[in-house]
Amino acid sequence: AAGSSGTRRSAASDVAAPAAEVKGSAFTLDPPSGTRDFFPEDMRQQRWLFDRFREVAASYGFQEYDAPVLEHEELYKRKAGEEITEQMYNFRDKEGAAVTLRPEMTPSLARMVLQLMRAETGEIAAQLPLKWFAIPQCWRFETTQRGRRREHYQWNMDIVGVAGITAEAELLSAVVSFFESVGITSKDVGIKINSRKVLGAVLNNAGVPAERFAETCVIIDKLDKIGAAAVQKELTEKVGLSADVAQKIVAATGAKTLDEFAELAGVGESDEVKELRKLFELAEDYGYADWLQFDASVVRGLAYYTGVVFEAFDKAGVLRAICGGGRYDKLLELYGSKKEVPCVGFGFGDCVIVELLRERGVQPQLPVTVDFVVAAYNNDMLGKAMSVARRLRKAGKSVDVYPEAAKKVKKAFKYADKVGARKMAFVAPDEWENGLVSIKDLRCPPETPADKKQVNVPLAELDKV
Ligand SMILES: CC(=O)Nc1cnc2ccccc2c1
Repeated sequence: AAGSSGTRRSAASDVAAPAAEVKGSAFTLDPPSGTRDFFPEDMRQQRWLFDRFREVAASYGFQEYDAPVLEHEELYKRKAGEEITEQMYNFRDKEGAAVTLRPEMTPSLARMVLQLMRAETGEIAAQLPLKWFAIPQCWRFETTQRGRRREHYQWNMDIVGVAGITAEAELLSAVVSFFESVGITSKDVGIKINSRKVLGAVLNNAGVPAERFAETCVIIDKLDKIGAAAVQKELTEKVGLSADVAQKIVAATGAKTLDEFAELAGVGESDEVKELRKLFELAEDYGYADWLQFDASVVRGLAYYTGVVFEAFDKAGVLRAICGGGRYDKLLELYGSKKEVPCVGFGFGDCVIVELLRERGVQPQLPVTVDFVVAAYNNDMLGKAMSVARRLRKAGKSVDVYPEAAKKVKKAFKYADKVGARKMAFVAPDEWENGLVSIKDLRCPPETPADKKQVNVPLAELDKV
């Protein structure tokens, strides 16, 4: 049974369909710039992807939460020059409140965890650790000439209240479990690991004051996009570093091994280096070490990361980062917590992964299916057909009632094929007289003998078909 794609391109194909103009209408049929409609065919793909996210979250003992797509703009005021806070889809509401469509989910999570703390008179230890996940739609206001999307759905997994590296090990394992569950292997994807703590030692040794640390990381994160010279320029102009220090920092991000990076950082076997080694050891035991590689250039673009950071990339080098995350031990204090609450999390967008699945040819075939089409032979039987549908649904079957008398049987079979019915139930006057419904199996192999293909079933046995 074909999907409903027909000639319409699904949103996922991202090929701009010609803007359909309705004659004399004031509006276009297209959704607002940078946003997507999910037609049933697209929604089946999205539902399949989210079911995979939920399956992994459940297998790691995570609980689902949610928060409003609308948040106070204040929640994201971090002044570290992050793209994500500079492109907020923000506005004043009718009461003049400064609000925004959320650009990410972590601040909402932090706000909710702090509510739990306040309810517990500043204490929360009782409920820690928390393992929460969500699949929020997040928004940005992109200048349209870049033609980029303004919304995406992002699977978030966070562990709150675990200071040790086991939290990172657990989340990385969940990322790997997800990839394996959709047919992606460590040949297709790798996960780059670094620690902002080790980078912090490099910056500290280079004389960068701690309060310039976040914005330095945000600038270094742009290396791939704008190149070393531009990053060095921004480090000198925006952070006020000397050209020499800026050059040293960029050079350090080119370290090929943890040992080399530690040496550049002049930190030797520091605690943070030991912690990173421990992570690689746990990954061995956990069975996904082959997915990981140390990479000193990974800092991620969010200001609030304070420790291990990581991002998954496609080894073919075609796509942008597939997902990313890290430790953010200071965010809850930033929002008013009386003490440090250690957190680790990742975000996994719904765009790049779909491109990867398509490229690797592992996108699932998700046909339209229904157990039964129930058709009335003539108008007198329409009501009976509905009573048959009710019995079948009570027996747990999915039923699509053919919307008119099936005078031309061929048309009813065409409909059944379109909706992917496994069986057709005909409600006809003669059979009905004898308390029978005729059931035709539409999926049996062609060599099946006719009397097996079509059987007359007593009403009372409909729940067994
Ligand atoms: C590939 C893609 O659409 N990325 C995307 C789309 N919308 C966003 C919205 C907010 C934050 C990040 C976003 C990222």
